[in-house]
Amino acid sequence: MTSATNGAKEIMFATGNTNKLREVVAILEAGRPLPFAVKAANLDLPELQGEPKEIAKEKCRLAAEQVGGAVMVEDTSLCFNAMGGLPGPYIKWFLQKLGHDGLNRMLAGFEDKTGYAQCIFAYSPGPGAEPQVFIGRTEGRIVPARGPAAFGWDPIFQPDGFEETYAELDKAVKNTISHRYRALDKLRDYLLNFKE
Ligand SMILES: O=c1[nH]c(=O)c2ncn([C@@H]3O[C@H](COP(=O)(O)OP(=O)(O)OP(=O)(O)O)[C@@H](O)[C@H]3O)c2[nH]1
Ligand SMILES: [Mg+2]
Repeated sequence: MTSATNGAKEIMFATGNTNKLREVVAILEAGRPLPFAVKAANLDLPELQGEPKEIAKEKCRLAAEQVGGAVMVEDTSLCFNAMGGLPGPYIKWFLQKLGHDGLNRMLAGFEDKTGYAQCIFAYSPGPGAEPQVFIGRTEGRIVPARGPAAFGWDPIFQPDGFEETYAELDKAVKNTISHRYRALDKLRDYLLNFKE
């Protein structure tokens, strides 16, 4: 076998999140092309608990079983430094229950408003294989919401080096500095260099 996909010509990106999918497609189209077609698999994957790397790996194992072939997934965390990295992988529920304002209020008692967005891609060539993980992080801080509320917590995350929040930034700019870009670019390197 000479390919990272065990001979397969396509990789399924399994996610239930259309905003993620849109960004992944844009990031892949803007950079070095992959020798595989990446196709979407709209799966409702469980929200697992634990350490982010283990969550991404387990999510990938489950997705590989469902898809029956080469698959990639990603799990995203938003981490507050004042809270030891929480909400982390549980940000989905915190955002759903508290909203942007509530997330800011969680930090009201802390001077430190810094945090980071983290994306972990996990890739498996097929069911039964050990997934490989690729981690991307963007440092920044949590701010009162600014910009369109089109994607999750984008309006309250201001990346270091920018005056704008993720939501205010041009998409093309977000996609060159984001946690997702950094992780996906590592996966792309792996897939382009893979030799068995
Ligand atoms: O403002 C944002 N900018 C981003 O770049 C971003 N990436 C993810 N998210 C949100 O953070 C939670 C992660 O949870 P998550 O990784 O389990 O995602 P999900 O359940 O939506 O999809 P998936 O697990 O089917 O792939 C979910 O609420 C996502 O909507 C983002 N919000
Ligand atoms: Mg999820």
